[in-house]
Amino acid sequence: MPYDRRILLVHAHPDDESIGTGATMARYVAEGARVCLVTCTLGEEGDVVPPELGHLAAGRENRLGPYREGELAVACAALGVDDHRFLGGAGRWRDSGMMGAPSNDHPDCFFRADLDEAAAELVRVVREVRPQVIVTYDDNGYYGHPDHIQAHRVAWRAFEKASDPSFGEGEPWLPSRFYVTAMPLDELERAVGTGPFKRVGSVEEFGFGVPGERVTTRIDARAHLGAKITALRAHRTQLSVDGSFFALSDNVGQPALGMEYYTLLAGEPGPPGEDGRETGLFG
Ligand SMILES: CC(=O)N[C@H]1[C@@H](O[C@@H]2[C@H](O)[C@H](O)[C@@H](O)[C@H](O)[C@H]2O)O[C@H](CO)[C@@H](O)[C@@H]1O
Ligand SMILES: [Zn+2]
Repeated sequence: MPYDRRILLVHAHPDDESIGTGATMARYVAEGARVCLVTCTLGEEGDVVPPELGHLAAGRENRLGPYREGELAVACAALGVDDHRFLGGAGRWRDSGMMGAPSNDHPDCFFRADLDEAAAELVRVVREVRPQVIVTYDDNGYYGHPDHIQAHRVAWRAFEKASDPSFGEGEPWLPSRFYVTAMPLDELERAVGTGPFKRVGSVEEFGFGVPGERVTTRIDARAHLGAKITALRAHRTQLSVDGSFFALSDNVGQPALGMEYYTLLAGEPGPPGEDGRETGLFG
């Protein structure tokens, strides 16, 4: 069945899709859109939260990547997403680790990927799926992780080049909108000092968030928060869930929200909702 509305999301590691866009993805699947997820690495360098799985870590058995591939499949099922690919095929580019880690020097790490080589792999997906909308992180990678920064660079390059017949293979396609994920600081402020995990004392301690005026789009996917939380639970090597809060291996509590926020970087915005922000990714 041809899909009228098609969206492509580009994420760095297994877990990012659920953390940043899980409710949005579940909503658009439920509304009959085609939702395609591209994940750029297998997350091989991640911490491992459950002690009984610690043996999987990079510095021990180095089997975390395939294990997280399985977690991602369960998370996608919870969101209703049945179109998932790893950029260039599973394991093509390796998790780079946090900024400054020795793993940033691994020859196969995503942060060292050749930009046009990686973008050509993504253009191949863009020209197959023909999405009106592409979603990824901002140029800071949302919180400064090298793989997130590289995902932005590769996705933006693919957005620029997918309509260029002299670049890559396949029939050119021009996506109409490019969004980056965003968290308004005023929304995040509400989570300061709350929840069942380690509590931050100020919004700056979260290490992400942007001024509200930079946020153009609010997606109300509260009806799909349950699916998002189920998807988050699938990523148990990376995070813990308690009620509507989750925590990564640093145990800092973050709210799992049904409202998800974006900034439109390219394309025409749709009509504003009650808060002055557009209410949909397709206009
Ligand atoms: C959400 C996200 O992008 N997670 C990444 C991140 O994980 C962090 C990393 O292990 C860090 O050392 C911890 O302190 C922090 O709590 C983790 O969230 O980086 C990993 C390595 O690149 C990556 O696998 C994980 O998906
Ligand atoms: Zn990530």
